Amino acid sequence: MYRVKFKRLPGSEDIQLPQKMSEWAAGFDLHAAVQEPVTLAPGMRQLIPTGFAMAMPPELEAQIRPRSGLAYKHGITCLNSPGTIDADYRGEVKVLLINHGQEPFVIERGERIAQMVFQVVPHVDIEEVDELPDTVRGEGGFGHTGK
Ligand SMILES: O=c1ccn([C@H]2C[C@H](O)[C@@H](COP(=O)(O)OP(=O)(O)OP(=O)(O)O)O2)c(=O)[nH]1
Repeated sequence: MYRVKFKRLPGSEDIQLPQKMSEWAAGFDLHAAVQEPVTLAPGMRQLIPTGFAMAMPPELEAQIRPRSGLAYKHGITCLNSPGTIDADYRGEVKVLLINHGQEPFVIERGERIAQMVFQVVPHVDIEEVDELPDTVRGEGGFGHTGK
C-alpha cells in the first residue's frame, strides 16, 4: 500500500478531493474547481483546475484519464491522455479536456471530469552503447508481420 497526500488549495475548500466511486475502482475521480461554469465549444480544449495538489512516493506516477461516460455521451476526453503527474510535481493537478462532440459542453463547478490512476514507474539507469544485442525481430515493426 502506498500513501499519497492530497492538499486542498485555497478557494477550493468546497471541492471534493479525488475519490474512488467503488471499493475496487482503479481510478480516483477528479472534480472541476472552475469558478464559473465553463463552456467547451465543439473542437475546443481547456485546462481545468481540480483544486488540489499532491505528493506521492517517488516510485509512483499518476495518470489522468478520461471518464468513459463523458466520452461516450458527449465526446469529452483528455487531449493528452493519459496525462502524467510526476511524483515531484507540487502544483495544482489540472485536466486538459477537449470536446470532440457536436454540441457545446458545460463544465460545472464540482463536476467529475476525469479520473486518476496510480502506477508504479520503474526507474532506470541509461547506458550509451555502439551496438545493441541482436534479436529475431531485429528492426521489423509497424506491421512487418502482416495485416
Ligand atoms: O494532464 C496533466 C499533465 C501534467 N500535469 C502536471 C503534472 C506534471 O508533473 C507536470 C508536467 O507534465 P508533463 O511532463 O507532461 O509536461 P511538459 O510539457 O513536459 O512540461 P514540463 O516541462 O513542465 O515538465 O504538469 C497536470 O497537472 N495534468
